[in-house]
Amino acid sequence: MTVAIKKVGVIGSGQMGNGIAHVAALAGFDVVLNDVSGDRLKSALATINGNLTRQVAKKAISENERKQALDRIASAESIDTLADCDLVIETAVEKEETKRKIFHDVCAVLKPEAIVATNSSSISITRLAASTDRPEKFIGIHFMNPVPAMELVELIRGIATDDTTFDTAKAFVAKLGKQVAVSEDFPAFIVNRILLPMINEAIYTLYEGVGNVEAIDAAMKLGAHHPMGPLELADFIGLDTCLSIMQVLHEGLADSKYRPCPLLVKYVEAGWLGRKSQRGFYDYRGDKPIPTR
Ligand SMILES: CC(=O)CC(=O)SCCNC(=O)CCNC(=O)[C@H](O)C(C)(C)COP(=O)(O)OP(=O)(O)OC[C@H]1O[C@@H](n2cnc3c(N)ncnc32)[C@H](O)[C@@H]1OP(=O)(O)O
Ligand SMILES: NC(=O)C1=CN([C@@H]2O[C@H](COP(=O)(O)OP(=O)(O)OC[C@H]3O[C@@H](n4cnc5c(N)ncnc54)[C@H](OP(=O)(O)O)[C@@H]3O)[C@@H](O)[C@H]2O)C=CC1
Repeated sequence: MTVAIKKVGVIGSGQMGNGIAHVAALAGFDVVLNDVSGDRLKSALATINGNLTRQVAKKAISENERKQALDRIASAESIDTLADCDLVIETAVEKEETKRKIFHDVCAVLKPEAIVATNSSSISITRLAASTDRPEKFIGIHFMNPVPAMELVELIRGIATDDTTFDTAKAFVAKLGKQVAVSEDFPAFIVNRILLPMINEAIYTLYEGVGNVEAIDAAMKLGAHHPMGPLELADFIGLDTCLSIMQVLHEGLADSKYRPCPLLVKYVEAGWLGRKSQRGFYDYRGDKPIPTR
C-alpha cells in the first residue's frame, strides 16, 4: 500500500538539496525548499534554473517544462512552511546532531501521517528514526550526486520503518524516473561502503607520495575508465562529507581499514572542502582547476 505524495519538503539547499528539488519539481511534485540561509536558497534556485536551462538546450525538456518546474518550487527560511508536506527529505550537512535538531523541529509542525526521510550518506537510519516521533514513517532515501544525472537512489529501512512508508518511497523514486537499490541499514549503506574507502585509499596514495594529484586521477580515469578521478570526485562530493562518511565507517565497523587519511583531515581542518569552497585537491579559483599537490 502507498500513500499519496503531492507536496515534498527539502531541508538543506546545498548541492544535493537543489538537485532533489529539481528532479521532484520536474516530476510534477510541489516542492518547498528550506535552508537556514536565504543566500543559499537564492543560489540554489539559480543553480536549478541553470541546470533546467541546460536540459532545454539539450532538448531533454521543453521550455514550458522548465517554467512549470521552477513555478512548483517555493523557497522558505522557516521550517514552519513545511507543515503541509506529505514527504520531507532532510539533506543538510552530514552531522548527526544537526540532523537530529532538524527532525525535532520539523516533526513538531508536520501532520502525523507525513513521511520523514533523510538523504544521509552514511548515518544509521534506525538511530536517526529513533530521535523522531515517527520511527515507522522514517526512511533513508539516498540520492547520488549530481542528482539530475545519476540513475540510482538507495532506499534504507530503519528497524521500525513500516511497509507503507517503504512502498511509498519506492513509488516516489520511480516517479522521478530513477532506479532503486535496497540497502540494509549498515554504516554508509552500499555505494559509499565501496566508493569512500576507494577515495580514502587514493588520498593515502597521495599522502604517501606514490603519485601526485594529476597522476592518481589520470591513473583511475584512463586506467580504470572512471568518469572522474578519485580526488576530483572527492572535491565534487565535498571533503567534509567524505571525512564524515569515513568517520561513520571507522566508528560503526570498528575496523582500522576505514581510518580516515590524515591528509583528508588536514584539508577539512584548513576549510579546503573541494569545489564548494573553491579549493581542495584542486584549486578552482582560476580559469581551470590546478592541483594543490
Ligand atoms: C557521497 C554520496 O553519498 C553518494 C554519491 O553521490 S557518490 C558520487 C556519485 N557520483 C559520481 O560518481 C559521479 C561521477 N561522474 C560522472 O558520472 C560524470 O563525470 C558526470 C555525470 C558528473 C558528468 O558527466 P560528463 O559526461 O563529464 O558531462 P556532461 O556530458 O556534461 O553531463 C552528463 C549529464 O550530467 C548532467 N550534469 C553534469 N553535471 C551536472 C551537475 N553538476 N548538476 C546537474 N546535472 C549535471 C548533464 O546535464 C548531462 O545530462 P544529460 O545526460 O541529461 O544531458
Ligand atoms: N555531496 C554528495 O555527493 C552527497 C551528499 N549526500 C548527503 O546529502 C547531505 C547534504 O550534502 P550536500 O548537499 O553535499 O552538502 P552542502 O554542504 O552542499 O549543503 C548542505 C546545506 O544544508 C544547509 N544547512 C545546514 N544546517 C541546516 C539546517 N539546520 N537547516 C536547513 N539547512 C541547513 C547548509 O547551509 P550552510 O552552508 O549555510 O550551513 C547547506 O546549504 C549530507 O547528509 C550528505 O552526506 C548524499 C549523497 C551525495
